Amino acid sequence: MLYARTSPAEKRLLFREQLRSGELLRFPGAFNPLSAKLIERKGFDGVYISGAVLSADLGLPDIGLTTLTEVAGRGQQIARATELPAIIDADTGFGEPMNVARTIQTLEDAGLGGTHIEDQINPKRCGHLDGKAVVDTDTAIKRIRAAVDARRDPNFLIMARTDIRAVDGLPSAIDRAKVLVDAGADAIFPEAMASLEEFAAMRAAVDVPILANMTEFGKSELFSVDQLRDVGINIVIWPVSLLRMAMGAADRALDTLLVEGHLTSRLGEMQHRAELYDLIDYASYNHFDASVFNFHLEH
Ligand SMILES: C[C@](O)(C(=O)O)[C@H](CC(=O)O)C(=O)O
Ligand SMILES: [Mg+2]
Repeated sequence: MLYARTSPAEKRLLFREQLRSGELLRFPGAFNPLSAKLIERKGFDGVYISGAVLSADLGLPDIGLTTLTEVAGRGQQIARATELPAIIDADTGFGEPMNVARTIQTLEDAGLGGTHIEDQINPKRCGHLDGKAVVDTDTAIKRIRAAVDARRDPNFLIMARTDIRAVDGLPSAIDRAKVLVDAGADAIFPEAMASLEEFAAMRAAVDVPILANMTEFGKSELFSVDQLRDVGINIVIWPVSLLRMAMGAADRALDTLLVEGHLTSRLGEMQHRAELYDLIDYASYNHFDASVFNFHLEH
């Protein structure tokens, strides 16, 4: 009922333990608090909160237009809806290293389990588009150092994302990952890797957990959980997948509505009212106040 019973500090501790287990952790992207509940219900290990989804949700492109306040606010709404740890996308950290420091403390306060800071220049863009540019190594290091020094909960996971693969190739990505680990990054998110072999090479180069981004219609092939586990990946995200699925379904439903004038033919594809009420645990609210719940399955 209401929000998660597990405190943010406890979630972070459990997340660290899960990571230490060496298991591949599966983090689908939650596009709202309700979808985070579904991800938890299905038995996934955590939820990812995507910058691309956050901006698309506002009807905006993913080019660094969203503010820290917007991102932290939405992150808090999603994170507190689930017992699972939530990783949030902090783009380039919302400014200079001092802004990065403030970003980390704000995201900690919002109850997130961890975040990633990337080495793109501002304004950033989706990691799977052409024409990206990255900052020099010194600037990238300063962002990660600022992030790590600002953190108050040592279990808040700070991941360094590098976008350099698509710009300068794999050897540069490996070099950059190594220096960012030396700067204190807890994990590496190598963006837009081209093949499983590239993930394997990154695995061999660094000792920290590695995140794989299985976003659709991008530069990476879509590898399965088993394939990623076999090359030693620790976290896999499907950042935008549920939003793409939901929007695809909404698109088709609107077409049906235009043609048929009703949605009767699509009822079977919908989440039933009973399933929704179960997911948001209506029954507990009724337990709290018996006048709340007046829905019966047989109706
Ligand atoms: C992971 C990502 O940063 C995101 O915002 O979800 C995006 C995903 C996407 O645009 O498909 C990315 O830059 O890869
Ligand atoms: Mg992003």
